Amino acid sequence: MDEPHRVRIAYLGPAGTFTEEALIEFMGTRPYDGIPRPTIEDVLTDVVIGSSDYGFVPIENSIEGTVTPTLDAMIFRFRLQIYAEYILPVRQQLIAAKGARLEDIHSVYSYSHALAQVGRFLRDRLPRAELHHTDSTAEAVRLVADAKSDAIAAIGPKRAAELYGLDVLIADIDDHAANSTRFLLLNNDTIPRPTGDDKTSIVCFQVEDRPGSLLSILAEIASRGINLTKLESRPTKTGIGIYCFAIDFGGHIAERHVQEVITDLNRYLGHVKFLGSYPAFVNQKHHSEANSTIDPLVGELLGQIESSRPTQ
Ligand SMILES: O=C(O)C(=O)C[C@]1(C(=O)O)C=C[C@@H](O)C=C1
Repeated sequence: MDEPHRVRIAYLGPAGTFTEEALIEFMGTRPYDGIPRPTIEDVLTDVVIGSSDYGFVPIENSIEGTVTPTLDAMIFRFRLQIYAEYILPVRQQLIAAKGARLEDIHSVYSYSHALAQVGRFLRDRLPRAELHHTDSTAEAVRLVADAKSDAIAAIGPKRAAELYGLDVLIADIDDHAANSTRFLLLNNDTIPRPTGDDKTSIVCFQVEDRPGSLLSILAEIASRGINLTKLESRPTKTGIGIYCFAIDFGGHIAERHVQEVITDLNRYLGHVKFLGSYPAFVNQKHHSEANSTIDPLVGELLGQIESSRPTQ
């Protein structure tokens, strides 16, 4: 008899990353196969080619801001839908071989976002250490474990120290205690049903650089009483001063006012790329397994947006 299909979720690995920790918490008792991938790009590619059903990646941190490899990949290189979001409190640890001493550490490895979250700690306590970037925190911990040297350390999660047989030399070294990271679960084309407490993410590309264009975008949203939750401008990589705007706001694409705002932004201000409608984090625990593929009305709207996309 055929095995029932277990949902496959690619995540930023290797085992032991904050991303894996967030995924484990997010999935709770729901069964799944977690597939560790070495980079964010690899996670997203896995979803596009169908070797995973979903991808789970970091998108923003409360100290360091947007994880730009994720945002830029979603804006410029992939056509994926956000299916859910999850927020994990993050606690960074200085991790080294058992018995290593702080005064002997001359090199520290970690993911750039993690190094930035402990910048003050590094300046105060390890001012002469060389900093090295890895593709994730757990990759740094694994590298330190393989090196078997007392002179190198990694910054990363406690769970990674345990997994790779290392010690936490100094615990909770984050520059700000309220450190947390937001993660996204992405898939190819399924939009979860509205829950009544949802968010929608879009990217607005300006057709031309007009004075007040950002103001007009905000006015379209505010005039409908929609709550803006995030706004980020990203260079389009086509010339100095040419930006697009990644926008998150309250509401679901199945709701009339959200459809109207997207249609109007697309018609009057520039091309809109739809990134997804999904339950807001607070609602996560009540999120039902039930989902729908795109309902016909929404499908039509997305089709219109798609056909108005400027060719590149
Ligand atoms: O390297 C990891 O452990 C990750 O999961 C990546 C990541 C990030 O991209 O911000 C996730 C959470 C922390 O903010 C630090 C690193």
